[in-house]
Amino acid sequence: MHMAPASVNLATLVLDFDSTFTKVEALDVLAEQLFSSDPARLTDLKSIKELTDLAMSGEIGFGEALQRRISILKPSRADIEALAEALKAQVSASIARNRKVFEENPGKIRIISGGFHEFIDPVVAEFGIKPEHVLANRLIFDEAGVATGVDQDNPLSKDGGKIVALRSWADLTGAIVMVGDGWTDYEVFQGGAADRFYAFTENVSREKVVAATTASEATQVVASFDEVLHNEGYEGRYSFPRSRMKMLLLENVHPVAIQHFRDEGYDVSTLKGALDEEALIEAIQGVHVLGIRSKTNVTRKVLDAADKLMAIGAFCIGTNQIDLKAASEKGVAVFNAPYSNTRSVVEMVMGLTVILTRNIYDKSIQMHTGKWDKSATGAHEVRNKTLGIIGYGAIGSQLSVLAEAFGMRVIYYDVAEKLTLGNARRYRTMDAVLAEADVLSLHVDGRAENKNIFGKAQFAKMKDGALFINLSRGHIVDIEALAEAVRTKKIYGAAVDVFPEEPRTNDDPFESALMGLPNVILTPHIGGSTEEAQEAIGEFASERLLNFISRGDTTFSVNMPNVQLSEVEGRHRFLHIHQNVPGVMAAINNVIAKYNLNILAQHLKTNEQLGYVIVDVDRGYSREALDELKAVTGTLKFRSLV
Ligand SMILES: NC(=O)C1=CN([C@@H]2O[C@H](COP(=O)(O)OP(=O)(O)OC[C@H]3O[C@@H](n4cnc5c(N)ncnc54)[C@H](O)[C@@H]3O)[C@@H](O)[C@H]2O)C=CC1
Ligand SMILES: O=C(O)C(=O)COP(=O)(O)O
Repeated sequence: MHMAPASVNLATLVLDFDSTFTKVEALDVLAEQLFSSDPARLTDLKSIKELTDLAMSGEIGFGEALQRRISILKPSRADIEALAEALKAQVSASIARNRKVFEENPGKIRIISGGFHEFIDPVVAEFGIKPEHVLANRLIFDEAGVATGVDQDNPLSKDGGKIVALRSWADLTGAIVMVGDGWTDYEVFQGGAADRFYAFTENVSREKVVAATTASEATQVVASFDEVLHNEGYEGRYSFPRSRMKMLLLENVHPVAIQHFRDEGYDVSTLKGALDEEALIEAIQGVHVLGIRSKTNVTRKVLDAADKLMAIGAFCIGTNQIDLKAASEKGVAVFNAPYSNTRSVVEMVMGLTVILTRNIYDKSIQMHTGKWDKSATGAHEVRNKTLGIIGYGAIGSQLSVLAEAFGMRVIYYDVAEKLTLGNARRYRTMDAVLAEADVLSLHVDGRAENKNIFGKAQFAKMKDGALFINLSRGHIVDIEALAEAVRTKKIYGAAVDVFPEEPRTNDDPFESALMGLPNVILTPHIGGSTEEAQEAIGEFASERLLNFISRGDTTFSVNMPNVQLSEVEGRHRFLHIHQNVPGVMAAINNVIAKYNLNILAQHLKTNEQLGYVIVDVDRGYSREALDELKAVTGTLKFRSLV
């Protein structure tokens, strides 16, 4: 069963040009082009901008503002050509990413503008919009090719011109929808020439227009063209308007990630610190994507309360702060950045190893109080000392390489089978490592079973005077036992970066039994906090999340079956996340057969908890098919991408 060709019943979308089709006001750009390098004309530049603003907010007549601006600007034909070229690079983001919709619906998306054909036509032609589907003014040029005025016969050169001009399109069928940022655009609706109006605020939000817009049911404020397409039933590249997808980023996620999300049109809000359970339950309402770091606990209760959540991005390595089982039960995909701060942690461990071995930290504190204590007693080289690594994953194994380069002997213990690098030696038990290590560094992950795996008994098994380093997770180590081991000199020094209880923000206090102990370096969970690492994490994690949302790609997800997917081009894609129970695939295929969907590609991948089905189909299909796919027993999440 195929649907009728989409465009038959669709409304004609009439778009304003300045600050709607493009991000900018063309005449302002022209003024910049002509005057910005000429100090003598800076006042003219200012006047142009003031006139534009006054006209756009409806404070002076449009016709008057237009004529006055042209008589100041006096552009040549070459200036206008250069302007058109500049404007091509300034098309609004949500217009640019929906180029296909323009191509697939010729004649259905048109332009009306108080600007000029001379620069509008070449810009919109790149989207397949023909000059006859552009209503705009025309410039009058003198013999030298300099524009001196505006064609006064054109209704658009006058106040209220858009309403009159619109009526000149005799071929319009169905509803007319006006989309624009300015007062003259609203007037089109107000004057009865359009059935609906969208106040377009992606580039600029004009108070008077927005206020008028919220007053009527046939009008709506939209932050992107995606929203217009979605509301009007056009098939945009994205099935759900991005500007209505909320991303909440906590804990100071790097600005590069925020920028990537904003560039793609998502509604992003940020908070510097972590939130406690109660505050997070409130904040997560309506949120589609949550971004956190190591300090936000995403508990089952939080996940139960999340009404829209599709994905969580841990902008760090560890994911122990997220209830992964609960996330899977809800079909929420979790991502992290497993390698982006690895090197930062390893470099810090190497530095700490040298500092502890030479007692540099305490000597520095003494110097700050005016005490000069030059002595070699108790200071050593790290060369030929034994480094014991517990947890030989990405960080542990990278540390092994750097430590060997420093001349250390490396031994390690890991619960899993690992590739041993360089001359390191794997030991079968943690105790065997403890017995030989001069420096012991913990790099296990934060799984719940690892709570307090390091306590009194483990310190007792270490060599007398050994050094202890923990940059993994706070709950791995019994802090009281470590403090006692330092006090009794069993442990000669320690560096601790992570704590069972950590402050949520920089404004909250810190307390620990380790405070004030000799040769003990305490750091505020900064193992991965370098600018390089944070930027790399921002890039990596945002890309994973964007690929998941826009195409269903689950590469590197920590709880979903990993499926690498291409962009959705010229087809529709169904994404079906379900409980891994018998019969779901058969039920999905029954629906596909019943509605005779033409499958272009299909993937199924499962893990213990989840099944993930991706079906690419031809575009003609019935909406009921979607409803039935959603209703298949065991479905956790279903969405379609177009
Ligand atoms: N201080 C900081 O700022 C940072 C801390 N981290 C922490 O470091 C941890 C390790 O990171 P990666 O090496 O990238 O993780 P990974 O997952 O690659 O390595 C962890 C290794 O520990 C092993 N392991 C787990 N439990 C064990 C146990 N009880 N005994 C022995 N081996 C055990 C695992 O088999 C795995 O090989 C992260 O999970 C995170 O919690 C990571 C980055 C920055
Ligand atoms: O990457 C990790 O797991 C870390 O522990 C770093 O955490 P952070 O992003 O600094 O809160």
